[in-house]
Amino acid sequence: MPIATPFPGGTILGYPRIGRRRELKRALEARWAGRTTDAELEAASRALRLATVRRLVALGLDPADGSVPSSFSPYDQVLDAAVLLGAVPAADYFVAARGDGARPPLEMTKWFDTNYHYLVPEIGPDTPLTFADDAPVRWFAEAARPDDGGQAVVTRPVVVGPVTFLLLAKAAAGAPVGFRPLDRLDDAVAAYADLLAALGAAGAPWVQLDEPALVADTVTGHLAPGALAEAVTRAYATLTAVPGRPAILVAAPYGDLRGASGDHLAPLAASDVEAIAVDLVRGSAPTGLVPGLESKALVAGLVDGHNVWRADLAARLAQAARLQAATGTGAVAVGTSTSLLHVPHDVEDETWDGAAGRDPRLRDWLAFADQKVAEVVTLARGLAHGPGAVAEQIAAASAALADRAAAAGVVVPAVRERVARLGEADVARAPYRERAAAQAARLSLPPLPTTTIGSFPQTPEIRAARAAWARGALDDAAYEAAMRAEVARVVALQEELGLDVLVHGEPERNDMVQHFAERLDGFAVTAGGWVQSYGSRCVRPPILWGDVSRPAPLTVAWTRYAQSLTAKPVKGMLTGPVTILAWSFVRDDQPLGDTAAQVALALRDEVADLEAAGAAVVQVDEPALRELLPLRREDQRAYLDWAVRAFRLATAGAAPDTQVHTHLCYSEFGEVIDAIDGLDADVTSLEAARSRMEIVPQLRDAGYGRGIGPGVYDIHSPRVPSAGEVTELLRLAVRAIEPALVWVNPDCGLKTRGYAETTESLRHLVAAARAVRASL
Ligand code: MET
Ligand SMILES: [Zn+2]
Repeated sequence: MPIATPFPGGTILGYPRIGRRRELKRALEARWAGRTTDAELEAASRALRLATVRRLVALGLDPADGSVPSSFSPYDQVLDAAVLLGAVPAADYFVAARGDGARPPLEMTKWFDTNYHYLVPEIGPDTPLTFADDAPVRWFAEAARPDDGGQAVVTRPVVVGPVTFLLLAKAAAGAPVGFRPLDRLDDAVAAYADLLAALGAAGAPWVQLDEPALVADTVTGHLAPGALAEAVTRAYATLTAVPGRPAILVAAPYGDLRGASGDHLAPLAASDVEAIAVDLVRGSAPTGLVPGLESKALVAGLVDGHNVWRADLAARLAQAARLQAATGTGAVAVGTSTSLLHVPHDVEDETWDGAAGRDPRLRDWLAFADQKVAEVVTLARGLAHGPGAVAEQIAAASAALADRAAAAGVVVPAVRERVARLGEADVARAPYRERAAAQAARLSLPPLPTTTIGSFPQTPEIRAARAAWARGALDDAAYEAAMRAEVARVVALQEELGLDVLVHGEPERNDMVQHFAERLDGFAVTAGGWVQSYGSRCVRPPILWGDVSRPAPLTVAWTRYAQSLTAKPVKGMLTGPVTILAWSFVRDDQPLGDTAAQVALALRDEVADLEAAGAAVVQVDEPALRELLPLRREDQRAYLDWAVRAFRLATAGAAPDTQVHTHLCYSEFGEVIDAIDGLDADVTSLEAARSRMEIVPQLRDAGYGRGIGPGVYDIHSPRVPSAGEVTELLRLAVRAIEPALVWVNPDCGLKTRGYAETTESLRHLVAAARAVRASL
């Protein structure tokens, strides 16, 4: 079957939705605060949608053929799909996202291996699944037939595909045992079929259905062999049979369609969809002829949507040119590997003035969303007309790459030599029994020692002081004095509450990764490089561009000061190497494990300085250990090996009588349980309250025999748990594992909470520890 509707030569899979000046964030927050009406929010959203698609045309995408994605979402694309299907009523959109007095929000979790969070739909046997909301049709029509006198753009609506939607959903409460949302595939597909018919009637030439679940064993691992391929085949047989539908592009970003668990390109290629987008940054190009591909366009994801580096256009163009012959595809188009959701808008929005880590050299090395659109346009033109047509752009990209490779700081021989000299002795501490005895003698803690995870509430005063300092209204001394006063207050509060191991409260940290990035060589930070984390929340990931080293101690003064105020032990608090990488843009010119080792060595020096300053307890947080877990099972072992090694490299220099803590906060521990043990920390605190301590027997069964602090209360909500509730959870823990190993702490840091609820909750935590101690 020939391709009826030629796929555009170049496209992107999606574009940032928050707005270059975070317009959507402001519009949402104004609405939620009651300062604006629904109509005003809709007007602001519409203006943003139109400005975005027109911007993409200005950057070179074709306005008439569906090159421009319509990838807006008011809050989250998975929630949008739930509303599209009627599983969540449109009127409850923001209730599902944020909760209200009576109803809790949907659970939120990370989208594949990114730091974007989606809302987890709840689907049961009776959940409505019909075409209930026509937002994609309305957004198509508003851009194609604008009534504001501006340019018309024929967009390509982007929707989460039916298979991925159901695989990301969880079974609704009350669903029968064994029910899985994927059991409702036929119902969901019928609703998608209605959507396609409506889009076709509205004149949409193309629609994009995102099916990243096809690259992720982390999402599909529970399915019987062949079940995923069968679901894809069934879903797309129905969808391609819809009369009058748009041509269908199925996109499979974030990894490889083919892995040890199966070949998921095959069922797509065998279906009647018109185009398939593959990720050629994380995944590999199909090798050999793929049956069915001859009648389809292959959208080659050659431009990295998940990182900020300028592409090697010469190499990418050569790769694109080889693809057609290699795969026998009907046509090759150029695309991004993923949506550009994960990168900031525009390098030119940043002031690369050398101030505050904004190294001017970086400007030429980076490509944010707009630069990536231009790269796609260049590659598409080069593919259509030959490299000569884009010789100038290719030369500029090659020159920038060469400049980056040779630039001072990218390779620092002293850092490389130190990493190369490392051996097994550098990742091994004394046997745990010996350490435990030395630590017990040094710390003399009661059974069930109480502590917190590190941060205390970031009050409006703290934030105001930091903002004033950043704009120069507060000098260094005044800022430092304000933060010291906060540390003193936090220490006094913990003493009054009767906690056993204290913290300084982290008031000086804007963010647990950025704080370190700002102080380490090899990192840059941006002033406005915002990326959506979830809903209206954005983060500014640091950019790790060079070999990492520590020019001066990072945290020691704060811990030393806090320790000077109390006779109780104060924990030194560090962010671990994997988490620093996970929440930064990382370099693409060396393996991640090598970068992790460099960061680990910088932290190792910090641990040594904390010890020298008298710290008896040091905590190295690794909340992102699970997040970077590769999507394909066959890649997970190698990752966990280097991740665990990096943690040990950071911590193994500690003396036997220095107690090393770590903290992990997410609820799916499954694949990482052995790695938790492998970290060899003396004490591990974990999120556990919502799962009612489920992790404790799991760890015991895995042979874990060191200190464990299962969180006894959930810090994600302002709710204060009663002393009785905390006692009950603690009793579950001491019944499941040797009580001598158990620590008592909240689920995570307290920085997002207020003082009133924090003080109450911690009071109950200490009371519960005392009650359970008395009964041991
Ligand atoms: C996301 S884990 C947070 C750990 C950090 N020490 C804190 O308490 O905020
Ligand atoms: Zn945490």
